[in-house]
Amino acid sequence: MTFTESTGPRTLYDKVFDAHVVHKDENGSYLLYIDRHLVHEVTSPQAFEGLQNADRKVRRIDCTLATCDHNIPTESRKNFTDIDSFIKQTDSRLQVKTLEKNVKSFGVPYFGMTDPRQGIVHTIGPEQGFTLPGTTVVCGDSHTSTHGAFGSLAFGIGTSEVEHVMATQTIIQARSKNMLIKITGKLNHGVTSKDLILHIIGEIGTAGGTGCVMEFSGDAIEALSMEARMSMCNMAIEAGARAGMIKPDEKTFEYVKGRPLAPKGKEFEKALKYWRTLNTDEGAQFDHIVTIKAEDVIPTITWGTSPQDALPISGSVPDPAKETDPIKKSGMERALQYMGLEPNTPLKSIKIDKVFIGSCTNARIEDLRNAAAVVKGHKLADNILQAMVVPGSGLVKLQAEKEGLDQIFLESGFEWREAGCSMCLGMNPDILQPGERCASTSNRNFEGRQGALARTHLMSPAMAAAAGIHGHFIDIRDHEYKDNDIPAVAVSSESEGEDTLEKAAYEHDEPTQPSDSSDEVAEDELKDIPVTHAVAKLSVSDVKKSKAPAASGMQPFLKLDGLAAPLDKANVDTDAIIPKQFLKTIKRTGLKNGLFYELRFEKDANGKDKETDFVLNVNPWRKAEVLVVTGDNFGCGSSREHAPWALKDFGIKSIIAPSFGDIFYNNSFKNGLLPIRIDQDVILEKFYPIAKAGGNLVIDLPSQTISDSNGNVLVEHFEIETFRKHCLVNGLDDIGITLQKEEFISKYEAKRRDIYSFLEGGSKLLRFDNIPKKAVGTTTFDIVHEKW
Ligand SMILES: CC(C)[C@H](C(=O)O)[C@@H](O)C(=O)O
Ligand code: SF4
Repeated sequence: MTFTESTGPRTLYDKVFDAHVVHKDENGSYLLYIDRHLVHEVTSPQAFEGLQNADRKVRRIDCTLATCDHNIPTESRKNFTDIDSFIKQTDSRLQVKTLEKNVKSFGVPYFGMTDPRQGIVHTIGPEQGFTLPGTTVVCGDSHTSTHGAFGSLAFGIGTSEVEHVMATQTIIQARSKNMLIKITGKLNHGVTSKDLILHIIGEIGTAGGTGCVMEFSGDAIEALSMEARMSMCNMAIEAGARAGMIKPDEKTFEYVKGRPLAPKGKEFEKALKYWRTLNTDEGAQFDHIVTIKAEDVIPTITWGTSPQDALPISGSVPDPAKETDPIKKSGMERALQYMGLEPNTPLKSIKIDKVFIGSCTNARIEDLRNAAAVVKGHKLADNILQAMVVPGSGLVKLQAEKEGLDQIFLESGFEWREAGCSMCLGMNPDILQPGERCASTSNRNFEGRQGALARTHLMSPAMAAAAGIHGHFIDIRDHEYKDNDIPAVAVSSESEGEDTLEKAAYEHDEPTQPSDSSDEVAEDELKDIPVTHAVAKLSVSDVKKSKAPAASGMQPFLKLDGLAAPLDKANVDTDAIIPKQFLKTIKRTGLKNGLFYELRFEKDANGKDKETDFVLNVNPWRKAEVLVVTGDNFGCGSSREHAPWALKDFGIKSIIAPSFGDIFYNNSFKNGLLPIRIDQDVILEKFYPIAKAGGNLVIDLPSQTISDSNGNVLVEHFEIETFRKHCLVNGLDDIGITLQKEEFISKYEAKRRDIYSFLEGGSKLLRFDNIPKKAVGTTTFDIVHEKW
């Protein structure tokens, strides 16, 4: 018995999705099995706390792997003795220590600060072979999409879902739409996958992939190295997609082979047979197809405060005077003001202050090789105040040092740092000062992203490195390379010389792989995993019997008669809803003042917070319960559940907008907040005037209607999935509901042990017997190499 709803040709996404269905309920909502769960310190404390309060365990510690990355300083760890003395920022220290306490008490494998394998959560998964083709991978982090480069279905989740996955090893999901991004032809010399993905986002916008899983295909994609593919999928989330995927091929299998957690021997052969079936069938239907000509892409950078503000380096800063759409025009004006740029300025003439080479997008070994090739034999320009290179993981750092890349950077004037998220987000000491302009290889250029009032321009590692050498943006194709003998440098799309040393560093005796597999695996057995396609009918009383309280103390949502506040903005990202400095809490509450912080507050002459005239600071909207947003894509960007927590703390109970970022939309429901999608025309015509006038809106969830306070029905039927409505109306806890399906989960696990035996073992196979107690970094290479 298989769980394929269509008998016809399927996409890569459909295949991976189908292979993980544990159960489908009568409302069409799916329970998917999760193979790999990555955990970091920012989005996990409240999840662990929820488990503890409900006396629950982490169901599959072997499918879970944790590290610390966002909060940690990236200065040398040579004198590291303990976290207490090393992490100076109190709230950062608390988050890391809380994670350490939690992984200990729940038994979760963990790469801490003295472990050379520590690094950015999306770097370590692939590096260890924890990420495998065809798996489902989740993490409380939006850039989980990175792992889709392996043909896995990988997406970011909120903290409530982190708790759900820990408790049940499953997630409740609706099927996404299929979107194909087809790249025809070959990339030009000097054009990297970062240029390509920025170009794509520039074309389709940050809401372009909303509701979709995006598959990238075409010769240009096949020609990319695994690392370059990861950079592309990493930024699928910036295009609004739930996930990005690339079909696994021989390059993928070669990359995976020999990694510490990759299947070995016969299990690898068995896995290979399955992995080779993971491609989109001829004739499979996509809901959307976008075709991009590779030859049209030239090195690309961003000019504004959204990743969609991308332009070829030969272009000029856009002119709002030429924009006719009023929402776009005012967005553009604000972006130019924030970025301190004049319309029509040639991009190449813009001077920069700092360079950041790092982040989960571009801090793998190939990225560092590319950047080192550019800077070799050159010095930083005089106007550069600081340039830092931050490897994605301790192993990337060791590999780079082995190749001498650290020396090349140091000689050119760059700083050579320890692994972490660093200046990508600035939750640690690496931040820009107000007004500073940075050439950055990261993925988000939102207001305040790298520091209050800081200005971020996104680009490839080679372009960022070149900007540092020249002091302003330049076309990498105009840069003069010197002494270019760095191994496997790839400034064009094709790269060789994968990081075999990283693999070697961890080669050890083959661990015992739980396996009962026979040599012969029937091809069709591998295509579809049998699942029990039964429909469970749970009554509300069954669910209420469940021991767990709603993680966030959810109240039932029935009818809301609330004051509406107008917000005339598009692409309001979760960084703007709740900036990074408020993510360091280990609680779900206390975020009221952080809501829209940069918009609600400015500094007075004494450096104290002073309220601006932002709508929520003005009466009567200080008491608003409904937010009426006129622009698309509210809540795009990061997976931080702190966004709905902050809205809830302020008193907002429902948000009406033309469209929402997928993760935010999901997170809202988990917290009893109702996001409602309504056409922009209707919002502008019916809701916005009421909100502007300080009127109330009456939202009736059971009947799915919205009225004004005089009882006039404005919308007779708004859309909401039945399961979500059911949970909201009854104030139900997802985990409790899922645990009622234990029978289906264990049945799936039994089949998985058999058919996908190569996934067993997981992070339990990691060794922790030789972690140095104190220093990590350059000096520990021998320890790593010889003993592990
Ligand atoms: C902290 C985390 C929730 C966040 C994300 O989800 O992306 C962060 O990694 C980011 O890049 O903004
Ligand atoms: S996007 Fe930046 S902050 Fe987020 S996980 Fe990646 S490196 Fe860390």
